[in-house]
Order: sequence, then C-alpha cells, then structure tokens
Amino acid sequence: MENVAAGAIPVVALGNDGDGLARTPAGMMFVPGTVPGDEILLASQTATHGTLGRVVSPGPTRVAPPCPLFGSCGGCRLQHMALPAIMDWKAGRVVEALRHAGFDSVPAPQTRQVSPHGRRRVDLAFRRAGREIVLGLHRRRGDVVDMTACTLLDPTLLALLPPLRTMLHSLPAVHAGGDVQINLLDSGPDLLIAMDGTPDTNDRRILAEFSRAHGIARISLRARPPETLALTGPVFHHFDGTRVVPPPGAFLQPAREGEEAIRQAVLAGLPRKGLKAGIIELYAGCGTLSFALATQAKVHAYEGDRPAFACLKQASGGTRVLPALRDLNRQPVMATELAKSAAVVLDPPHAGAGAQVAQIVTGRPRCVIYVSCNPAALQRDLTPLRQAGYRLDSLTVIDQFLWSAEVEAVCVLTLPAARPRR
Ligand SMILES: C[S@@+](CC[C@H](N)C(=O)[O-])C[C@H]1O[C@@H](n2cnc3c(N)ncnc32)[C@H](O)[C@@H]1O
Repeated sequence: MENVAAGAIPVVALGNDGDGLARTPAGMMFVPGTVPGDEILLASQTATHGTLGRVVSPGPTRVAPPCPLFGSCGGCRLQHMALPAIMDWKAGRVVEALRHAGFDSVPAPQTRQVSPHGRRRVDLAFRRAGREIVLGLHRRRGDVVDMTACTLLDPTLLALLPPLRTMLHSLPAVHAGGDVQINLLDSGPDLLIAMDGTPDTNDRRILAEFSRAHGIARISLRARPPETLALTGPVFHHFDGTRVVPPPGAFLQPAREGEEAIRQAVLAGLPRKGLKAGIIELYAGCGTLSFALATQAKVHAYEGDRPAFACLKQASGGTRVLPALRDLNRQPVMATELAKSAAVVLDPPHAGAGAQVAQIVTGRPRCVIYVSCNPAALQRDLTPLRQAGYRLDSLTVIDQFLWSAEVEAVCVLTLPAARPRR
C-alpha cells in the first residue's frame, strides 16, 4: 500500500495570483488548484511550480467546484475554494498591502462579495473549428474553451452565447476568428467585435438581423475609432438616475452589486462638513461615481479617455458634474487645486495613480478616497500619503470578480487637523 503520509506535501498559503504555495523538500512551490491545509501529491514539478497529482487530505476551505468547466476554462482560478474563505483571503491581501504602506492600525475591513451570475462585462474570444464556432475564455496559457456553462455570467449574457455562435459562424468576415467584448447596459447587450476579415454589406445585414432578434441596440467593430456595424435602437445606461450613452467597449464595473458597494463606500467616506468647496474626482470614466458624488456637491471630474470623457460631458448638462479631459500621468491636477477641495476621490487604472500621487501629497486635501483594483498599486500610492500624515479611517474590500484573484478596495483617508499652537 502507498505510504501517503510520507509523500504528502502540505499547502501552507495562497500566492497573490490564487495558486497554493506548497512546502516541498525542494523548497516552496506554487501549485494551482490547491488551498491552504491541503495535503497533496504532485504529478510533476519545475523549480518553482508543481502540477497537482491528487489531494490526499483536503484543506478546510476546499469545496467541489460549482462550474463543470472549471479546470479547463481559464475564467476562474479558485472554484475549489469556498467563497467566504476567498473573501477573507482577498481582504487579508488588502490589509497586508496597507500595512506595508505604513498603516500600523488598519481598521477592520467591511467586506462585500457579489452574487454569482452577476457579471455584466465580458471579453470572449472566438475561433472557427470545422463547422463550429468555439466561443469563450482562453484556458490558462492555452486555446479558447467553449463557454457552454458559466457560474459568473449574467443569465442574459449566457443566453446570448448560443445564437451569437450561430451568427458568427454565418458571418463571411470571420475567417479564423476574433473576439467580442460584451457590456450589459440598461439598453441591453452592447457588442464590440474584432474579426480577421473586413465586414461588407452582407455582414452588416446579418449583424442587424441578429441585433433585432436579440434586443441588441448596437454592434461595433473594434477599430480606431470603433465603427458602428449595426444600430437598431438607443444605447443608454444610468448612473444614479442620470442617463449616459457609453461608448463601445466602455469601462463598466464588472457587476452591478460591486458598483453599488463601491458607490456606497465612497459616499459614506465623504466629509460631513465643507462640501461646498466641491469634490475633485480623478479617473472618472463615464461617470460611475460622478453622478452619485454630485448628489452631495459640485464635482470636478477628470478623465483621460476621450470617448469616456465625451460620454460624461454629454450627460453632465444640468448636473453638478463638471467634466475635464486630461491625461493625469502627463498633466496631473495640481496641488494648489487639490488643496481647495473638500475631498479628492480617485479610481485609477491597474497601474495606479503615478504622477498624480505627488500632487495629492503636496496639496494635502483633508479627505482622500482611493478606489483600488490592485493591492500592489494601492501600497505604492498610499505609502507617501501615510508618510505625509494621512490616517486610514475606513476600509471596504469588495469581491466582484468571483473566484479570481482580483480584488477592489475603497480606502478613506483623512489628514488629522493640525493642533492649534498655544
Ligand atoms: C478603473 S477605471 C475607473 C472609471 C470609473 N471611476 C468607474 O468606476 O467606472 C479607470 C479610469 O481611468 C482612466 N484613465 C486611465 N489612465 C488615465 C490617465 N493617464 N489619465 C486620466 N484618466 C486615465 C480610464 O480611462 C478609466 O476610465
């Protein structure tokens, strides 16, 4: 009989990308598909990575993956781990990043995890495979896996996939394949397609028929700028009651519940007094937070992407949102301007806020609300704020990319008032 205990390797932690960290005789090793507490046998190994052979004894958070495609589809990394444990792990990563940024006492995080089947934004690849179209996500470091099931996707989008496959198959401009980004807006699914052929009038007719049949207001071709291929109705979405017309492929928070959690945490973090001085919002996108903030004060909303800015500008008429087009890496909002505001709200891209951080540190606005999608960038950006004397008042950690290693956080920072001199 196999001496299981002698050969079994313990998994002791999770790495930042969600792979288990196993303690092997050869050293620590990443092993995808494992959770802390697992005792495992490896099928193969390199110097840094192992392949799971089998689980000898499961860790306390191990569960049966809910999706039948888990393991082949590259969309989820952590379906073998219980959702509450994933939430704790994500919150722990943010807390650790904040400690490394110098915050000794991090407030207990409020946590919010969205429900399954809430994902409203997805980027899928498609390939011709004989008489079929394979449509789905790439397997890890591999080809496209047909998305025949999904525990993430909104049911409206999941139901769209079979007719979308059929339509793409009939499209003459699709030779080998392409990809399609789908945003579920209030007006219905909005599609931005890239394909390897040039669509002609026949392709456009097919796309228009498909749009009409499936309640799709707009299909665009990914180009610079995107080209409308079919427009069968008005395209619209609402942020806090304001109607916006997002451009093709617009940035949207991936889940409605996640967006709402971010919005609530940001609003709750605003100072109670002094809002007449106005709010400066950096990286405003199409206005996800801008119109909510405008219920409290005048908002100077900066955005660097021209189509997103145009969307915000068009929607802002008659509101307290004052949009400005600005590349904040090249031309950050200056310290003197930031200093006059009641609060600075920033929601930078994955790389973080770059040159803008130094201006915040110099301007010393009393309240800074930082919305993060990357703990490493959060740590980098908040280190100089901590050194400048900012205090971390509250922390909300949001899991809106279920079963992945992605995590969002809202940090509310304030500068304690200087003590009056005697
Ligand atoms: C994480 S998104 C947040 C958008 C918006 N707050 C939302 O929740 O929908 C980051 C935004 O920053 C914008 N952005 C990226 N780099 C920028 C830059 N250098 N200057 C200004 N805006 C930038 C992107 O276009 C995008 O709209």
